[in-house]
Amino acid sequence: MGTALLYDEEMTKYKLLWVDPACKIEVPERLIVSYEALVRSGLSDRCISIPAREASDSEILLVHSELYLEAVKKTPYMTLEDLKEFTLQFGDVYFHPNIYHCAKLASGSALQLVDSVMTGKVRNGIALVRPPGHHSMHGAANGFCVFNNVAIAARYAKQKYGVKRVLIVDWDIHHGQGVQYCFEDDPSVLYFSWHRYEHQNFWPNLRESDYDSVGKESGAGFNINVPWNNVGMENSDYLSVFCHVLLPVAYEFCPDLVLVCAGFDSAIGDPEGEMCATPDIFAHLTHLLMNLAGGKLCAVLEGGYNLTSLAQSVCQTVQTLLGDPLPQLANLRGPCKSAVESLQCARSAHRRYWSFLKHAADPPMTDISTKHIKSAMEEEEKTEMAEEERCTEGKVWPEPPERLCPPVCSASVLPDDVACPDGLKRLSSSKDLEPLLVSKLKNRFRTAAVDGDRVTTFSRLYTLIEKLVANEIRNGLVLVPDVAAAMMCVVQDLTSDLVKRVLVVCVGKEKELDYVTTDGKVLVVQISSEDREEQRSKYYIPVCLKKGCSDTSGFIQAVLGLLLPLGYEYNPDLVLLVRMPGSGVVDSMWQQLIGLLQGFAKGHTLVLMQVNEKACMGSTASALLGHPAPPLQDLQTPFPEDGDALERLRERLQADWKTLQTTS
Ligand SMILES: CC(O)(O)NCCCCN
Ligand SMILES: [Zn+2]
Repeated sequence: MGTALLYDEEMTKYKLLWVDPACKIEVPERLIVSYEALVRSGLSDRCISIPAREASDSEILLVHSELYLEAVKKTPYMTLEDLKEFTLQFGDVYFHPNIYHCAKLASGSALQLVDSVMTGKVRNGIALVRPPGHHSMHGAANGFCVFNNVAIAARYAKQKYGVKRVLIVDWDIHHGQGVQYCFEDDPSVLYFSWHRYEHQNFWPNLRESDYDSVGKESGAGFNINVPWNNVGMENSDYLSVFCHVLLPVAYEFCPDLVLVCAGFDSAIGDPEGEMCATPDIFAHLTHLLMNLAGGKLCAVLEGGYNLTSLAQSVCQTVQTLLGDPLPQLANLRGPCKSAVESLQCARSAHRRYWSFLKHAADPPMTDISTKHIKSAMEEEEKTEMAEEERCTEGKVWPEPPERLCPPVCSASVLPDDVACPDGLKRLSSSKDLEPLLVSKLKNRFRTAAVDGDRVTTFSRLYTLIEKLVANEIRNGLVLVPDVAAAMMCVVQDLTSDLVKRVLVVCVGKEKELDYVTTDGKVLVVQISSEDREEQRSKYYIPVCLKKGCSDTSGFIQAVLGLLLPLGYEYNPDLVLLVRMPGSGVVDSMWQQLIGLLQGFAKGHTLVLMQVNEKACMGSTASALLGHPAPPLQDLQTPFPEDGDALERLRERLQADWKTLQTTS
């Protein structure tokens, strides 16, 4: 299934008609450069174009009052003076004779997108719209927003498709207070937002934008705010919040639909956000949400005011929605102190509501919410210092790297008598191994002549790895008689001269792990029922699940809170996913793991499985081909000892691995 793209140039046909410094950045060119970038890059042609439509009155009334709608209906007939007058009653927003029409198109586009995804016409999609929506409220326009496009879409999805749980992820740099107010007492809609806050000194300066606004009454726990109290947040900060706050809760919530308030003013260069995260981060943020809700994801444009980073970020998002390989994120160095404080506060505020956050630490000593009563003097200093170093005009960043699709998505190396799963390309041709390699194999296996078919297998394996590294193939599935031996061989002999860093994810028990290196060429993360704490080192990280890999709750917690951060920090060139026989890992969890691991090494994942487990080749192939993993149904509360052990493991490892830091 494809990716929907909604865009209508009619939504570029309104603009600010008077002087208002707060609103001058919201210009038609925002939409034009975004769409043109998609056209120029060839991405728009790869999408399924869905027409915009006007939202009806009843659809708008799902969120807004009749009084407000009737008032906005009058604006097309207003004089310039009337428009100015009408605008005065709202904050940081402007009206125009054509904005009501465009606001209906923006909301209607979001609904068209929901229809396309919910009817299965497409898998996911994006609506490029203006005016944006997430600040508008029941009876008021605000922050360039007239109708709350995403809030209306959430209510619409519930009403028309009986969607039980909607996750709204708001990565715009402003707090979508309109969305928060709409759903704060509603447990069927989980709203997550990060936003520039600076202890309430940043617009819209609301006390209720802080981390302690967790929702009300039956909605308690279903509103997650992560305030950024400093500018300059980077990719590491965003990924830490996804791994340690959003994703654990999102998986536990298990949404039927994901809506994204896709604002790109959180990208580098934006005058509003003043952050330093690069456009390619949105490739990963999108990817990390794509295995939820069976892949049903609707992104709706909110903010984004630097026309260069906006266009690049939109392209990064669309390319991921289309299933293209992800760019490698370089030099992630862990979250900054302020970000750790914020995520620690958010985690501790929510630990009573979410069993996946149950073991979160207490809030930091310096409770950051009281800091907002800053002395005028301090504020004054900050502003002076801020000017020169914060000027975003001077910000430069590299073009996001090309994300080329290898000619072959998934290849397989199988025993001749095993049928190749649909969609996979069987790798049979294999060059003879160099004599040097054969001799290495021989003394590796301490057998005189490494038996024939083993040499064949390893030579095919070697060829596969060469093709992965050369980006001729994206990922591969290998079935071998002895998976432990094959793993050792791949790690020691077949990759040493081909890749710099191999992330080995070992699922299930393994006899000896004597190939662990200390030079960092290999990072092994093993998830099993065995307690291998005494063998732990910087590059060998055993995660022990009391009930083993069949405990999906513990497994996904370890993946989200440990494996993902480690993987991002380690930044491997190849991922070796080894399924030890008898691991007991549940199929949906196995597919989720393969899906999430695609975020590393440009998707170069090599799955090693034992021949006697060929029954799960089908689901493995499906995940390798990029089909969304099935949702993890009814996750139980993780076992306390596992949750606790994971927190302790993170604390012990965070000296070596900064991205594991969740406490300041
Ligand atoms: C959509 C949005 O969140 O980017 N609007 C920002 C309004 C800022 C007003 N000072
Ligand atoms: Zn914004």
